[in-house]
Amino acid sequence: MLDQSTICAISTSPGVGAIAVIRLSGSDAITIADRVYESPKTGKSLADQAANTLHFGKIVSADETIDEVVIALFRAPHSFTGEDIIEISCHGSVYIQQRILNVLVENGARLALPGEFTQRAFLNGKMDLSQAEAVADVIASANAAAHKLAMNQMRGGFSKEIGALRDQLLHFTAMVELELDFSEEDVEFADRTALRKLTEQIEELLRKLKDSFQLGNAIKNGIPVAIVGETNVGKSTLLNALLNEDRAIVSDIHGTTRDVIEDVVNIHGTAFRFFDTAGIRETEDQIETLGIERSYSKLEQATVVLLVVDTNNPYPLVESRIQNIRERIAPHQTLIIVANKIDSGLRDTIQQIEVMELTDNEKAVFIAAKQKENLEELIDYMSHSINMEEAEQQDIIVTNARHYEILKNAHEAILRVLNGLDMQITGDFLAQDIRECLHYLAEITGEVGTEEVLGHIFKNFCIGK
Ligand SMILES: Nc1nc2c(c(=O)[nH]1)N(C=O)[C@@H](CNc1ccc(C(=O)N[C@@H](CCC(=O)O)C(=O)O)cc1)CN2
Ligand SMILES: Nc1nc2c(ncn2[C@@H]2O[C@H](COP(=O)(O)OP(=O)(O)OP(=O)(O)O)[C@@H](O)[C@H]2O)c(=O)[nH]1
Ligand SMILES: [K+]
Ligand SMILES: [Mg+2]
Repeated sequence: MLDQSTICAISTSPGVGAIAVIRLSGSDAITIADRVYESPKTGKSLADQAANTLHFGKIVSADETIDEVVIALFRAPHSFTGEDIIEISCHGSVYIQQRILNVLVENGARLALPGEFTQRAFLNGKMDLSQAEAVADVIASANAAAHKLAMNQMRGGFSKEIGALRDQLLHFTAMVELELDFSEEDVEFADRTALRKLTEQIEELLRKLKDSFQLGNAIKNGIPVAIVGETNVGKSTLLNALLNEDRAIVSDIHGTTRDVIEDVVNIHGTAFRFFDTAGIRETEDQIETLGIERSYSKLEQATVVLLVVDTNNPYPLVESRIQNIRERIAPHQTLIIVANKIDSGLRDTIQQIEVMELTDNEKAVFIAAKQKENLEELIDYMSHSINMEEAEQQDIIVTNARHYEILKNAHEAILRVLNGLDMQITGDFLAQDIRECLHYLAEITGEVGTEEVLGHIFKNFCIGK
């Protein structure tokens, strides 16, 4: 049920700026504003003003002028939320902002929850759920690629793609129904070639969307890079060197890093999300063991794995470490063997790593993390692990983990349809999986879904948005 109360919040960033904006939205927005607003020149109340107009005036509380302000007036349904909206631009003092907020609440408004303005825009049909989610991404966008993807989604790019998919699925249902109509005349499997072709198209589209998440996530949150290896090989030293900051504790004590340390940095316009992990070794220490389990789980989630090895160790030892990690690398991951401490390393070990046979998704690079030697080459390899140009070419890239999870389900459903076609399953059974698929797409746009999902999405927004 739609909450009818009038909500208010400070929509500019918390703290002091020259000007701050306070928003009021709801059917009483104009009435409540009029209770605290005075126009020194015209004396006109806001209720008598036209939509989309600006008004100079003052905010008063018991005859005291709190501030001189500019007010913007929007009338339903032509506003961001689809409701009446009053925006008060006041001076940026935190004290003034709080006073105005208080006086609005005293006069009948209620403080907005995080994301509540955008949630109302969604509930009032101003945008679908994927667009509302993109509003938060637009606010958070910190680089050109992330900004472009978020803007496209906010303006309905993804919704359009989902709409096209839905049309195809509905076309499928229509074809199956046609088949069912003809079944008595024994032409049941007559047009299965066309049905199969359509299903393959849908499958490909869903697969592309689903697979684009790796790239989308990398653009939005940074390419996930796990730094793994034995204790004392220089993982934390490498993290600090890449971040250009003393982020992690470095020492010559084995097992210094106990838990995952995470940080994002922009290198040459690409965001990387680094995970420094606990060194892998046999240990009796229970806490260290838990840390090592986390190292392995970060390894699994990473797009790039930096396996740091110490070239001071004899080659056979290094080789067995590499082998151990290799077994855990999936085909979509890039493994970079980072041969560290070349300033003091064994010549033989370095040479043997140099001639090691590497697969397509493997690289080796020779560095001295402590001296920051040869980091450029490493950064170069990391950058190439993801094809950013792909972002320019592909129309739609999924950046949202919720959408990704739903697309995985939808893709599985469509694979069942393909399988069903192979097994010559009857049309009504095929249609069941198609309906499931349609249901998933509706979850993305928010046409179906629970309050719980909405609550979860909007609670991560900032207040005032
Ligand atoms: N002052 C202010 N700046 C802002 C916002 C805002 O709410 N207030 N925005 C908040 O996100 C963004 C702009 N987005 C907006 C989206 C729709 C409407 C709006 O009034 N839409 C009406 C009228 C459209 C029209 O006249 O063409 C509508 O959709 O009916 C306003 C802002 C960024 N800047
Ligand atoms: N000579 C030399 N020493 C290095 C280099 N990189 C790191 N070290 C030293 O190696 C030791 C271990 O470094 P750390 O960065 O703590 O190693 P780590 O892999 O994070 O160790 P754990 O957290 O215990 O797993 C420190 O004394 C570093 O100064 C290097 O390139 N050359
Ligand atoms: K250490
Ligand atoms: Mg460490």
